[in-house]
Amino acid sequence: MQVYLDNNATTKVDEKVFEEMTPFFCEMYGNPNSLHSVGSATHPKIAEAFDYLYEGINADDEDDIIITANATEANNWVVKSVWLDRILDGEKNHIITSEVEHPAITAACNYLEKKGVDITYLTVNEEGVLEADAVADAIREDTALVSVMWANNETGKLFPIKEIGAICKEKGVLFHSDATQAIGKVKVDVQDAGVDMISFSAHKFHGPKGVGGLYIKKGVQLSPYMHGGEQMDGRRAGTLDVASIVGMGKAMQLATNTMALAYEINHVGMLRDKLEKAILKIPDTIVIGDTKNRTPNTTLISIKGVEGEAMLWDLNKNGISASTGSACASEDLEANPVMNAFGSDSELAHTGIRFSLSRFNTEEQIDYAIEKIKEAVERLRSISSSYAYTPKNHVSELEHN
Ligand SMILES: Cc1ncc(COP(=O)(O)O)c(CNc2co[nH]c2=O)c1O
Repeated sequence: MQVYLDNNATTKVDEKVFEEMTPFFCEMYGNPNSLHSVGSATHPKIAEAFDYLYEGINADDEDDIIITANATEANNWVVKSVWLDRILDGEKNHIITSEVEHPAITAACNYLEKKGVDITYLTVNEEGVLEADAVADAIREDTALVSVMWANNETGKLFPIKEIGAICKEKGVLFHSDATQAIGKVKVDVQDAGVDMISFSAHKFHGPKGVGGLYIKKGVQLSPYMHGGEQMDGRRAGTLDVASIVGMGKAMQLATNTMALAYEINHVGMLRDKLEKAILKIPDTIVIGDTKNRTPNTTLISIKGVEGEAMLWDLNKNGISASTGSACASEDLEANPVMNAFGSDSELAHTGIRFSLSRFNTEEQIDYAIEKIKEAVERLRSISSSYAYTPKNHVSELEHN
């Protein structure tokens, strides 16, 4: 049985999305910027896609949604154009972010540090969340940008975006949120949250890889990251990938409508909780961060005495796809900032396993995964030189319910 539990890495394209995309490869292949009818024939479905995108994040008609290749491009665009516009050409020299952002933010900020920009990487609390007060305390006269993710990709923890939005508005500081792991899992309402910009990627919500977007609130000035043609009113040059844009729009509509979000919480959330509860019945296991205020599909669990990569290999042999909570840099694992942020000791950092579900997972799949996880833990602990086996913590004696 194939059980895909790595949806925070990428998701399957929904069949309905694929159907919407197919005409734009061999039939309606025109360039939307061409004046002839082959090009203009693409316009109605592009317009519909943008309607879906605006509706999906509750953007105002006056706001902009600019198509990018992915969230990585959108994040780099924000950080580097703020540098160009407000630091090199302005009086600012400070950016605030968190220590648990995706590398698309932290690496871009590290790059700017080398250029002399002062970056504050706020730490998370023991629940794995940034406190809004910490942002308020960090803001200075020369702060050009606050960038804090909406949901963390490893733990699923949701950050206090609305509170941070109010603080940034009051202090007159630009506020960006990387919403890549939030869209399609929780309600993302840019007007309610008071964000100036958000980044997103279609392949995180059952759309195609290679297309994403940057939402820019009306009036926010941000120099283009990609210069060239007049696409996107000159805000992002490059011939539009019509099929992908149409696919992303349809995926947004399918993932963010009221029924879909309710299903995420009631079905996907139930399956995640069932999986998590079953694993926590195994001795010496803990959830990294805490279980409140999370996206409904994600759990990051440390299984003591079981190396994350070895666990993945065991699960993969049984058709189960998951990922570790640690970035594997070379043959010896390096704990990633999320694990470090929880003050996790190196052993904990090496034992994180992330399971991220989707609307396509079934209860039968979760029951199968639970059985295989228990077997893998039993096997790997029995050959572990570091795990002290005792009769009381033998997994096989546990009841599975
Ligand atoms: C919060 C967040 N921001 C940005 C990105 C980058 O998205 P891309 O540009 O479409 O690649 C990711 C991808 N996160 C992951 C990719 O693989 N495992 C992950 O957790 C992410 O989780």
